[in-house]
Amino acid sequence: MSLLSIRGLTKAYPGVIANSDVSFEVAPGEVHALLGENGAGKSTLVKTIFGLVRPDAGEMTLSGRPYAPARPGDARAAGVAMVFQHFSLFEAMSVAENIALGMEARQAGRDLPARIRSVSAQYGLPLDPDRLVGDLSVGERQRVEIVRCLLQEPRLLIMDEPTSVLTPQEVEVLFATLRKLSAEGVAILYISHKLEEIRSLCDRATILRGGRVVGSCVPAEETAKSLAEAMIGSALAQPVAKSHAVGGAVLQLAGLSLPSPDPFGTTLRDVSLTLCKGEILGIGGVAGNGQEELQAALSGERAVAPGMIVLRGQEIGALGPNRRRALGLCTAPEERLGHAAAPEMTLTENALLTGLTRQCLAQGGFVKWQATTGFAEAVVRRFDVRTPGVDHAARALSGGNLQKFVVGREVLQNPEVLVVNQPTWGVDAAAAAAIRAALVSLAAGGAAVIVISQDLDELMEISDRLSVLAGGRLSEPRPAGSLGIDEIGLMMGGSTVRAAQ
Ligand SMILES: Nc1ncnc2c1ncn2[C@@H]1O[C@H](COP(=O)(O)OP(=O)(O)OP(=O)(O)O)[C@@H](O)[C@H]1O
Repeated sequence: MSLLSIRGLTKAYPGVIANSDVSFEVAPGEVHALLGENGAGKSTLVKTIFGLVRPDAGEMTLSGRPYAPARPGDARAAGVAMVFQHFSLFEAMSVAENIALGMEARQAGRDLPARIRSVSAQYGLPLDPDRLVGDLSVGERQRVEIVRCLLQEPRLLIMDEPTSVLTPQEVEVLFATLRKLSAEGVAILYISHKLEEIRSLCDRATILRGGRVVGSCVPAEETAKSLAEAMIGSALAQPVAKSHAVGGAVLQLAGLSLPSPDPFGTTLRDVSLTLCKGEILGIGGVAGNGQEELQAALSGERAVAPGMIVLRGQEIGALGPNRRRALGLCTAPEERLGHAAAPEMTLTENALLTGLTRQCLAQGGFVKWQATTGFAEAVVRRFDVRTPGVDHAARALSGGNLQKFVVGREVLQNPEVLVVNQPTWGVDAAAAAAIRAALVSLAAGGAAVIVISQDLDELMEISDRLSVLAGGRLSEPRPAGSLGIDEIGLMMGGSTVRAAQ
């Protein structure tokens, strides 16, 4: 008998049908993937299962009983747990305190630290309940979320893109845990755009396109290419070759050091590099090792001491973001909702936020709305952003579609230097290939590009040179072709930086 059965689930938002007559089954112990392009309706579906979204039509059963959670508390009580892409942890509190917060008072109890220890040992997820969350790595924080779920002894565990924040070694540990859970009969509903991982982990996959179920398959019997093609419904574009024509120096960082204002942030330590016209420099590393701080120093959100950042011979360390943009340095930060884009503003207004200067979107103190709308529409067209229109709010876009918008908005401004942080995070295979192709063609046109990413395959594919941030230090960039993925994985854990010193 199936554990979860979904029949005819439908959910519409203004202008979009996010889920249309969706039906599928998940058996106990099955690792079931949800596959689909950005905006295909995966998140809406799992949010419905977790009680965060109320469907317009359709029904669900759990172990044969009608199941219609009105809130996550109902889902949890029925044995459904979910690990989100974004963690909801308080840094200044301990692991045990954080876990207790999400529980009913009667469940928490005094023996909670002991239970955390035992569950984490049982499932191979080492975790000290007394440590402050602020001192944990991103991978360890995810463990807190997973252990929090496991303490509820779920029958169904939902995971939304769990591996995007992990090193290859941490992915292996996570998969071992998930396989153990599945062997014990726990069903896992798994969303990811990483098709090779789905092939190795998942027993079955349901494929969504435009909110509808368009097929199901056994991933191990498919190739990553055939899975991607089933998602998009057509043949995949050929990957692009990277450019090698590298010109003179355009951006120089010299001894860039910057204490973090956040007690749990990372201090940048003596970061130096020379970036040349036409090259893509990939910066790998586990999240929380200085990526956001480096992005803030480069974008101008944080000023740095004189001499630390020089653009085409000009000292720019004290300039703010708009003045740096005017000089040709554009950036797209990692956090798309709230940092790269204002959630409540329309796409047109968001296009204005960073396009104002370089696209000349104002005159005499007045916004040129027609030109601004035209710019937003150009981004939507060129980057295939799926939205009913540019007058829709940024928050109404699916994660991947908003990501395409925030990267496209910078690429179309023809920057001389572009710094992007996690440019294809949560973006489906076809759209990720399109974003990478756009970055490569920008570099081929003479721009210098810095790509900060945790996706090693991506960095290997598009970078001319590669370095790694660990503990706020940047390793010496090396030609991308000279490094193996295992070596970079170890560097991400901090080992190369030490080796390089
Ligand atoms: N709160 C909302 N308001 C309006 N539209 C929404 C809302 N949430 C989702 N949508 C729309 O529903 C559709 C499905 O979105 P959903 O987030 O479920 O897709 P997804 O498959 O999870 O995409 P991604 O891989 O990009 O995360 C999209 O077109 C999206 O714009």
